[in-house]
Amino acid sequence: MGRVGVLLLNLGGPDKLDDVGPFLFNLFSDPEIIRLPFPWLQKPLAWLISSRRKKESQENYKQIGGGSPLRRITEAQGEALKAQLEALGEQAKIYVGMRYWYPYTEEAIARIAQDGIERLVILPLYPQFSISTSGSSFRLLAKLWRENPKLQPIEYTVIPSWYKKPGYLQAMAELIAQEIDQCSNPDEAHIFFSAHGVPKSYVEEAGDPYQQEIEECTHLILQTLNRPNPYTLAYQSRVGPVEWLQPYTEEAIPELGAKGVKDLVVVPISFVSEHIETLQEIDIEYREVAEEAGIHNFRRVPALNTHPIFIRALADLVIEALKAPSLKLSQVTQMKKKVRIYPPERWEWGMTSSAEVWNGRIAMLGFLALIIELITGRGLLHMVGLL
Ligand SMILES: C=CC1=C(C)c2cc3[nH]c(cc4nc(cc5[nH]c(cc1n2)c(C)c5CCC(=O)O)C(CCC(=O)O)=C4C)c(C)c3C=C
Ligand SMILES: [Fe+2]
Repeated sequence: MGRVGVLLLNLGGPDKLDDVGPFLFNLFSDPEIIRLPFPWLQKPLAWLISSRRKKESQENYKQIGGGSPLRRITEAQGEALKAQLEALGEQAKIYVGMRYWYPYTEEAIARIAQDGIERLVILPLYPQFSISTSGSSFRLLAKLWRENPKLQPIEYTVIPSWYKKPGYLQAMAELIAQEIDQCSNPDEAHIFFSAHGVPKSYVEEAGDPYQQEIEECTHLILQTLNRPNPYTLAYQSRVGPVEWLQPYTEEAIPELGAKGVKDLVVVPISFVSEHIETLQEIDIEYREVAEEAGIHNFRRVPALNTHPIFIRALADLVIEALKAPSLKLSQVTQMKKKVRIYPPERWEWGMTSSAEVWNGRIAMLGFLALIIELITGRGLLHMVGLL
């Protein structure tokens, strides 16, 4: 077998406070994160949102030591994976490709080409697929492949999602069991799965399989755990005014408090490393929400990071992918997205999503006309000679 590489895909995070603004700009510039009907609006809007959000976001990063630990943890996962593959008789070079910060996916791909990698396994560090995470990275990779003839000889295969992998489920169950066993009544502790949210329209209009994969993943973890505890699944980290997947974590916790729950074991489920949303949002913000709701025993299950059973599961995924027929980027997009047209192109009367989209488009055109008038001092009607 030729030279083997594994590309670990992840989101990336600001290494220091000064990185927060440009990191947010990169994130909001992604059409898979903010879905707009007009591509030319993407960058101005990304600039506007990132500038407005920067301060609050910096405050959050300050509370976790001034930057995201994501790069350090992902690199440690890569080293552990390399050692585990070696122990199983597979020599591979590991590359980390982040979507919105260093080391960028583009840098990783340049090194893969330079190193003469012949067989590549593309492994997103998101257990479940979402258009906004793995989907966005796959779309970028497909573009890099189209644009760079040097990449054509590389025989690659993609692992779209892997939340069913027994080693992953076992490692999650083990970490949950450790936390519930520290409660005074272990069988009564309430297990609270908190998944990263996405806008509802991703699932209902764009056909994102994320919600279905999260729900199935939760059931598989509970099956593996095999305990009688009550549980809840809720969604965290909502951004912006539109509706996201429900129930929202910040509303579900007080409801459980009102029902008399005293021991809450929170399980972050969409991500395998500690990051701002575990260390700040859950550990600080949701802990406070729980405290106010009378839940005094609030425990958070640690992220998998370099848990040995989890790393072994990743190594098994890589070895299996090398043996199986290859899966191409274009096949994954087709496989994962139910075919739905979003935004709907045909006008429909009434309170429909089509009407919402078209109203939004008209409002944006009005907004553009206002900006032109502010810059030039002349309105559109003056310009076309009607006034
Ligand atoms: C605005 C839309 C967003 C969608 C959709 C979204 C989906 C999504 N994100 C993750 C994982 C992470 N997101 C992280 C940060 C982050 N994400 C958004 C927005 C959306 N995410 C913002 C604005 C931010 C920055 C947070 C802030 O400080 O304001 C991170 C953190 C990286 C780090 O710095 O540690 C992760 C991880 C998933 C899994 C997901 C959908 C499934
Ligand atoms: Fe996010």
